[in-house]
Amino acid sequence: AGSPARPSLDPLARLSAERLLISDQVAAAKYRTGQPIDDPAREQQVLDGVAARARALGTDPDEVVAVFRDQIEASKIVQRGLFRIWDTDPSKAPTGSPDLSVIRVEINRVSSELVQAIADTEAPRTSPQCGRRLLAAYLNTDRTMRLDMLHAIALGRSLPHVCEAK
Ligand SMILES: C=C(O[C@@H]1C=C(C(=O)O)C=C[C@H]1O)C(=O)O
Repeated sequence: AGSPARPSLDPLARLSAERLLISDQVAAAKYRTGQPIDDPAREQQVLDGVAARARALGTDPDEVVAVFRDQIEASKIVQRGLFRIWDTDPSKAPTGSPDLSVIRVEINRVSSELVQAIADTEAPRTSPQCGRRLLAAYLNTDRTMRLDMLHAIALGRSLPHVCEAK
C-alpha cells in the first residue's frame, strides 16, 4: 500500500514486465517473417512518442527517454533469448502470431501507461530509498507474475534508470 505522497513502484515494474511479455509475440512475428530483431526506426518512433507523452504530462522527457532506452534493450534481450531457444529446438518455435503492426498497438498502450506510472512516481524515484523500493517492486513483480529466468533477467535490465539521483 502506498500513500499519494509515496506511491509504490510496483505498478511501474509490473508494466515493464507486461511490455516484456508482449515482446514474446514481437519475437514470434519476426521469427516467422525473418525480420531482424533490431528496428532502429521503430525505436526512434517509440522514444519520440514517449517524450511527447511525458511533455503532455508535465514530466521530464529526458528521464522518460532514459527509462525507455532500457525498456527497448530489455525487449531485445527477450527476443534474442527466444530466437536462440527456437533455433536450438525448432519444435518450440511459434507456428503463428498476430501481425507485428497489431502487436505494436498493444505495446504502445503499455508504453503510454508506463509513462504515466513514471510521471506518478516522481517522489519515490527521487527518494534516497528508491533503490530498495525498486528492488522490492522487482521481486514482487517476479513473484506475482511468475516470470521465467529470461524475463526476470530482462526485467532487471529494464529498470536501472527508474531511480533519479537528484
Ligand atoms: C519490440 C520491438 O523490437 C525492438 C524493440 C523495440 C521496443 O522495445 O519498442 C523497438 C524496436 C525493436 O528494435 C519491435 O520491433 O516492436
